[in-house]
Amino acid sequence: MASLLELRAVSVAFADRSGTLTVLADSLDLGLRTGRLHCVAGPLGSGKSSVLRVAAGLLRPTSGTVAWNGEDLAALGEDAVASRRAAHIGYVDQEATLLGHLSVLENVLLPAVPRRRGAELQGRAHQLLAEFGLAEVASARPAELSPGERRHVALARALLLEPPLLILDEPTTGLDRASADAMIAVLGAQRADGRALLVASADQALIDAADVRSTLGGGIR
Ligand SMILES: Nc1ncnc2c1ncn2[C@@H]1O[C@H](COP(=O)(O)OP(=O)(O)OP(=O)(O)O)[C@@H](O)[C@H]1O
Repeated sequence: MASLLELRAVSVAFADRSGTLTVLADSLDLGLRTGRLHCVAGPLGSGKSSVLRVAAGLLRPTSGTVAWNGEDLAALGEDAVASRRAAHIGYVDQEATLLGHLSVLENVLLPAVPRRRGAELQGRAHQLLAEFGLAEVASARPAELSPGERRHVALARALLLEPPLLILDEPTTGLDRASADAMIAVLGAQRADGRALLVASADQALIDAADVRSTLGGGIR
């Protein structure tokens, strides 16, 4: 069976205003199967977010290939990548941005809107909020929640359409240790449920919880 996600010889480089090239990832290989947690580690500014954006099909690599279920993204048009991403990937960016004028429940239901499946997915949204201990705040606005609760809401939103692959950028950043550990436990439960997870993190506890690590600038261990 093909990997859910495969990066082969992926390099990511950006040119600054003077034209000087900064290479963030150099010939990175990564294969991710169901029930595995892979952590992209590395110091501040080492390119973790960029690698995750490449894996999520949001940024084209400078060289190398990215495949989902064995399908090379370079062979697909932008619309095809977007529709496959919607079915295949739950992505949470580093800010775990929520829409402040919507309730917690409405934020979780956002992926249902373009598919007109809001009514059908209400039950799943409530179930995810209950699973994360957030049933009581379903009607609250995001600003009323703690940073840890907001991150769990963003994760619930990413899980709404039951994607096989989660891509999470620094899911414990900005959380106190107890909230960060709660998030790591939730990610472990997702892995045990058979989901594949790709995370970027500088949090040693999350790095230690991973099955495989790619350290930018330092190879794979
Ligand atoms: N679109 C872009 N154009 C030019 N340079 C960029 C672009 N995106 C990122 N960079 C550069 O790449 C560097 C690494 O960015 P990236 O966010 O991928 O690293 P990171 O390891 O996730 O950082 P952090 O730990 O701070 O979140 C940035 O400091 C920036 O200089």
